[in-house]
Amino acid sequence: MTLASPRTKNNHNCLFTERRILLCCAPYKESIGVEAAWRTRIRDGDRLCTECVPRGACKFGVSVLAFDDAAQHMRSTILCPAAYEGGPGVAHGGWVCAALDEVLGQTVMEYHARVVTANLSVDFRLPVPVGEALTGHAWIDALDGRKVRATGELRLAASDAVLARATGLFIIIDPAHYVRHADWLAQQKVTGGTA
Ligand SMILES: CCCCCCCC(=O)SCCNC(=O)CCNC(=O)[C@H](O)C(C)(C)COP(=O)(O)OP(=O)(O)OC[C@H]1O[C@@H](n2cnc3c(N)ncnc32)[C@H](O)[C@@H]1OP(=O)(O)O
Repeated sequence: MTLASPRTKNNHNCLFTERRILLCCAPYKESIGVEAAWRTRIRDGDRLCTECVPRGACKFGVSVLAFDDAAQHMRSTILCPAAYEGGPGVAHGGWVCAALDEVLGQTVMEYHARVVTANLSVDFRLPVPVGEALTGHAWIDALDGRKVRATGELRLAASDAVLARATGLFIIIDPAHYVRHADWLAQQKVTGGTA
């Protein structure tokens, strides 16, 4: 399914409306509580990566997501932890990718039960300061079968300057995805990767 009739309320070319999102989500979301869930959501254990669940917070410093009605996109607050400092006072590029992966991935997962990143392309526009308030912004561009394309930005909260921008392709997975991976890994160890 490809989303049609783009709604150009802002310059982000969001291709969805509230009604369309709810229709698109129907196969993937529980029927109860969908509307409330997609409008404003404080992250919970279900939305954290496996390793982050025990501490109840994202290790990359992405802390809260909400749907911004005026701008028609997802917004998150972010702080680059000192552990991810690369150059003096600025974030390692790997952290920038990870934070954007999280921001885009969380946004897609707001509308589709479970996805993994298949492709992420990042433009590093300006150095990203460590320990300064940042914001993440992301929106879905298109849904095509299991493929969801999204765009996102990392901005300096103080001025809204865009520091990095990413586009991503996310693939909707089924519950057996990780079981298949475990089976594949076990097989690799048996065959030494020759199978
Ligand atoms: C909890 C908070 C999470 C926050 C977000 C964080 C998300 C993550 O970081 S996930 C971790 C990183 N990602 C991964 O580990 C994924 C590893 N890759 C995989 O598991 C598989 O390649 C997977 C699932 C993406 C696709 O495999 P599979 O399910 O067999 O589907 P497959 O048929 O190959 O591809 C489906 C479609 O996507 C397309 N596609 C897949 N990968 C790509 C790619 N890299 N580029 C372009 N197209 C692609 C295929 O061409 C196919 O298109 P079509 O349907 O038109 O033929």
